[in-house]
Amino acid sequence: MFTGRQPAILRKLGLVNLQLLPRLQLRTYATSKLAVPNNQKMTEAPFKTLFEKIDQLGPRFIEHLSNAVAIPAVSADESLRPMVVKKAGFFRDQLEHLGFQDIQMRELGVQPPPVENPKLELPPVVLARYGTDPAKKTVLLYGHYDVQPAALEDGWLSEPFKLVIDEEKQLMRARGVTDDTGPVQGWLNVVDAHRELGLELPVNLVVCFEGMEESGSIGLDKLIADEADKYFKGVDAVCISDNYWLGTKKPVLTYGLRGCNYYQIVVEGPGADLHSGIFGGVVAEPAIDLVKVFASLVDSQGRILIDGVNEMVAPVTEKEKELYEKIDFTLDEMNAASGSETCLYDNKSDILMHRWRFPSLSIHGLEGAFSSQGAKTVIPSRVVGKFSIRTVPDMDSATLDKLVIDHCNKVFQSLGSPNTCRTELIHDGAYWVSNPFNASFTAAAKATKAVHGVEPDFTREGGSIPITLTFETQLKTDVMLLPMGRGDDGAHSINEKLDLSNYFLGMKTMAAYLHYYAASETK
Ligand SMILES: C[C@H](N)C(=O)N[C@@H](Cc1c[nH]cn1)C(=O)O
Ligand SMILES: [Zn+2]
Ligand SMILES: [Zn+2]
Repeated sequence: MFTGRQPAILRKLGLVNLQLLPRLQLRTYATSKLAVPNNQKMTEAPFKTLFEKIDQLGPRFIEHLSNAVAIPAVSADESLRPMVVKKAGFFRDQLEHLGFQDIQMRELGVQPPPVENPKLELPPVVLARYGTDPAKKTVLLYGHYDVQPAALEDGWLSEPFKLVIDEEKQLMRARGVTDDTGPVQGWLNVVDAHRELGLELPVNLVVCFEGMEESGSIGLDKLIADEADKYFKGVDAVCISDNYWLGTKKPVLTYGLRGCNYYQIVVEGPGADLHSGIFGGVVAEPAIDLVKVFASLVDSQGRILIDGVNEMVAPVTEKEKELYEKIDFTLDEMNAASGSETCLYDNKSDILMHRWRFPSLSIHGLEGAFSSQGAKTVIPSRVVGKFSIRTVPDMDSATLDKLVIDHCNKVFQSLGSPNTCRTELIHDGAYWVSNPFNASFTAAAKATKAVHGVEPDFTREGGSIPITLTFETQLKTDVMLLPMGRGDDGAHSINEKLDLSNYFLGMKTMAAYLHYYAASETK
């Protein structure tokens, strides 16, 4: 599994046709721009050799990613929970092989409701350390090994849980390649490259890989609080690679995330699904009630219609407006990423503000309703509507829950339906905004410049990583987001991809970040 043999591996895996390999081997990404770390503390300049080693180990790194994404670790699908656990084991085995110490598979107990199987165990959090040298700084690497659901029939060009390399576009396609299996594998590869060179890591590492991020990071808050002064004691900085560049060309570092409160509305009525020819017009239909409640939440311009929600949002300041002007991004990039011209705004500032600093409400799905092809004439007896609100400063999560639930109850009551309706929170995760001028961001900016030859943009992210604020507050450390993939990677969508250049340049940036951070004047 860990062999460094080359053409045969990729051929055996059926990953590429034979022409790709020479290209992969020959192509060293931006090596001409490699810089020697500009810091007196550095006694040698390992970057050139390190980066060459990362390129040289390319086939092995692709093989590992291929093996990782082949495990359908969908945390939202209860029936796939054994696969999530299997993927935790896959990473544990690699950590062991790479010489990590104190590896622990931390169990988090039974998943709380709402859940179909009341005995469903949460997947383990994988903890491990690499080095305990008190003279070195310690960086905690967080990532998640679970993924979003994916099915070929949703429109994927290939099986979602099989890594395919598109040679023409020089990219890898599979569920999880960019979110977040690729970056997690990338961190391990960075350690691997150091070991292959006999090069000492410049920092101690602590890894924390979870398997419930896509389902609200259930159980992780408590583990972090419990371990702040134990397993995580002495952590100087937390680095998370679980988001994306804003566009497709310019690397970014990210200092903000929106939060996410995820709700379900359960509407129940008839004792069983019914024939609409016999019962249509005679019984109250749960799906009709549900779409009416859904329709009351948000309008087609994306405005949230729940009283009191928009009033909680921090006002935009003049100083803040200037920030958006400086960011490298266009409406065309937005349209390219969405594969459409459906953007609600025509200028960069509005797009960025609505992505980063205003809340949004999305309707995700409707469980229990007929959803296959054909024209089944059924009246579903129970439907569950799923929606979420992306939260921003200064929204209060508990206040939001009350506003949402009261609103849904009020609208449902106004329908005069004999059905029942209840709205409940499934999970929530906090928003996070930080100061991007600390030692960790500075080190990552230098690493970006060294690898990509450009200064990164400093961005916020519209998505959520629920545990970010918890790390910051519980460990009292700086958190920095160092994305690997691009804005058009299709995370959570069909045909999720990671460009080969982003995988390799991403690993080099991660490696350089560790060296620059180690050499910085903190501690
Ligand atoms: C940004 C990150 N890669 C991600 O995709 N996060 C998820 C987290 C989440 C919250 N509720 C459910 N999943 C996201 O932003 O949707
Ligand atoms: Zn993610
Ligand atoms: Zn995700």
